[in-house]
Amino acid sequence: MRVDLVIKNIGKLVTCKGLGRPKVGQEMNEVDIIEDAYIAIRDGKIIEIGIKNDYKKITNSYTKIEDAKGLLVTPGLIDSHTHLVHGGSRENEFSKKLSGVPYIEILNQGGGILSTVNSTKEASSEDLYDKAKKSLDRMLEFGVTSAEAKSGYGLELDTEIKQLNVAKKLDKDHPIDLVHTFLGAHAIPIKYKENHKEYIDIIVEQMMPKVKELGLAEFCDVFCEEGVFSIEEGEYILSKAKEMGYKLKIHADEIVSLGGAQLSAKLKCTSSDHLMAASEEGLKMMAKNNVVANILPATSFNLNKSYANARKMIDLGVALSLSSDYNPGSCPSENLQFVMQLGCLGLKMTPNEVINAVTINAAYAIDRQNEIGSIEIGKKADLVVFDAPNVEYLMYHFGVNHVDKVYKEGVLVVENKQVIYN
Ligand SMILES: O=C(O)CC1=NCN=C1
Ligand SMILES: [Zn+2]
Repeated sequence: MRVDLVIKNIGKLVTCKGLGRPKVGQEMNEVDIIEDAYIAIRDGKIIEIGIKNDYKKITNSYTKIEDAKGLLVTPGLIDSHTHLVHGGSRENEFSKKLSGVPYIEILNQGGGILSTVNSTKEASSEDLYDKAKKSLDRMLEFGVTSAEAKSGYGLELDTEIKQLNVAKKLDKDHPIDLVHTFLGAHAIPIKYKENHKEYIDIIVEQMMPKVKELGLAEFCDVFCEEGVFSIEEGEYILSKAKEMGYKLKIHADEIVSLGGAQLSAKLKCTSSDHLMAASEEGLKMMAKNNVVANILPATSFNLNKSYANARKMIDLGVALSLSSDYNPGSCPSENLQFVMQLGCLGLKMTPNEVINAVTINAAYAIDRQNEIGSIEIGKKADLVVFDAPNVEYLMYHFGVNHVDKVYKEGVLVVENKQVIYN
């Protein structure tokens, strides 16, 4: 049996071994640690996990041996909620935000998402590509090997397609694997302010079928929020999306408890995201319907809002994942390690729960649990070598990048904290 690469001398190998479903409750605290371990890799996949020098039984002179120097190794991190492709930035709204002007008020003044829509429309595909590639390089340097990327800054067909095409090209060109989401229902364009139905019909009758026909998005998402799309509007759009074969996500109960959590359970969404204001009834329904609660603590931090009640969700048996929500308004940061640190410091999760939430459970949030999210035979050799002795250290020592090396399908893509792919 040919072995291409062995990564040996792993001090602590955190496998995050899956259970065939998202981890819930006590399971979220189990990460499966193997000491003094090695991983054997062929054709970018994990073919053996063992201890000490047992790899010598399966390797030969063609096998590359790399030394993990006794450090910590985890599965590649997964950022399961990003607004990756967008034009411009919104630091001009920063002082308004600091002075307490609510996010929704800035949006209603024609700023917020709508100002990014203008910048995205004006930007060329090349500019969008270059800007998003820089963000992907940053994510890779933080240990992210797979991510989700939403559209939603066009709010009309051509620009929504422009965004999705840019994401598709990045998916091909960049080491990070992307999962694509159509978010045409991200905001109401000003001209439809008094006539939501006209815009919703354009989304459902024109955009969704075209995006599906072009194979540009696997998921459909809606921003259900007071002043944006109502629960009834969200249900209509997502039900039509389901009929067309889209998998479903929802921005739910971020600011107001509208009932987005209940809707996500009713429609069996793959994930329900934000949930800072989710009701207990909604969370219980999500647990019953295996909807992953995708929590975005860096957005709470940036908006100076209360954190989602992660402890209650875990107690209620809801599967949790964590992600960045990277976007130019409510979360202008690609730093998933900071999200992990806020998972402990803000959401009061344990370090082990956090690691599961950005690996195996995040894989379920993007329906990639069969390929990534844990270090198991047959899965992609997406691995992070952290310059840390254990999982606790990653959360305890905050505000720095702990990555030593990143491997994407067995290929070294980050070394000395720098991307080195060609
Ligand atoms: O503000 C943005 O650009 C992204 C966002 N959509 C819903 N919440 C945040
Ligand atoms: Zn978002």
